[in-house]
Amino acid sequence: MLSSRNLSYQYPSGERLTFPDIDCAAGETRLLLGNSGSGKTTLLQLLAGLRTPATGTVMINGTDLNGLSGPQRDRFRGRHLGMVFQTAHFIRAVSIEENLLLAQRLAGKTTDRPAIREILDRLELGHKIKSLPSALSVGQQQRAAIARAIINRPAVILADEPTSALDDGNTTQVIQLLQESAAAVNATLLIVTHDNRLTSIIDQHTRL
Ligand SMILES: Nc1ncnc2c1ncn2[C@@H]1O[C@H](COP(=O)(O)OP(=O)(O)OP(=O)(O)O)[C@@H](O)[C@H]1O
Repeated sequence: MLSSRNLSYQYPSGERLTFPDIDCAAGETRLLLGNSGSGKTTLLQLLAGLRTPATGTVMINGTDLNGLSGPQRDRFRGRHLGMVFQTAHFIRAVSIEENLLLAQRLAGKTTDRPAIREILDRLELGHKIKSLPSALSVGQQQRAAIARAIINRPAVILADEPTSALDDGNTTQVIQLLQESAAAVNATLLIVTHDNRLTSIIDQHTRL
C-alpha cells in the first residue's frame, strides 16, 4: 500500500507546490487528476522517490522512502515500484526480453526467463520476445512497458498519463489491461492524468 502526508515541493526557481494526502490500499486503483501545471508529474516523482520533498512523507509497504539512502532508494524502487509512462522508454539496442531481464537485475533479483515468457504471453507479446523495441507497434510497446512494470511483482504501479494520446476504445483497453495486470500481482495502481474520461471507468479520485 501507499500513503503520503503533508507533501510539498520547492523548485529552486519556482513556487512551492503542496499536495493533498493520498491513501491507497493494496490492490486499489486510484486516479490523481489535475490540469496542466497542477503538479501531477512532480507528485509522481515524489511518490517514486525521484525527488526529495520539502516537507512530508511517502510510505510504501511500511517503508519511509525518504528514510533511505540514494542507493537504497534506487534498489527499493526497482523491487517495489513499477512505472508506466505515456510513451515507453526501452534500451533500444537490446530485445524486449533483455529489457525485462535488466529490470530484474536492477532490482537485485534473480533473473527469471520463464516469468518473462509468461508475462509476455499473457500480454499477447510472446512472439516479440526476441524483437528489438523498435520492431513493436506503439500499442505493443505500451503493453511491453506494462510487462516491465509488473515483472518484479511491485507493491505499487505508478502510471503517468498512460491514455492521453489514445482514442476512447484504446483508452478503455489500456486501463483494463493495467487493472488486470495490477490485480494479478495485488498491486496498488495509481494513475496520474488530466484525462477526465477515466473518471467514468475508475471510481476513486484525488484531485490536485
Ligand atoms: N524545473 C522546474 N523549475 C521551476 N518550476 C517548475 C519546474 N518544473 C515544473 N515547474 C512548475 O511546477 C508546477 C507543476 O509542474 P508539473 O510538471 O508537476 O505539472 P503537471 O501537472 O505535470 O503539468 P502537465 O500536465 O502540463 O505536464 C508548474 O507550475 C511548473 O511551472
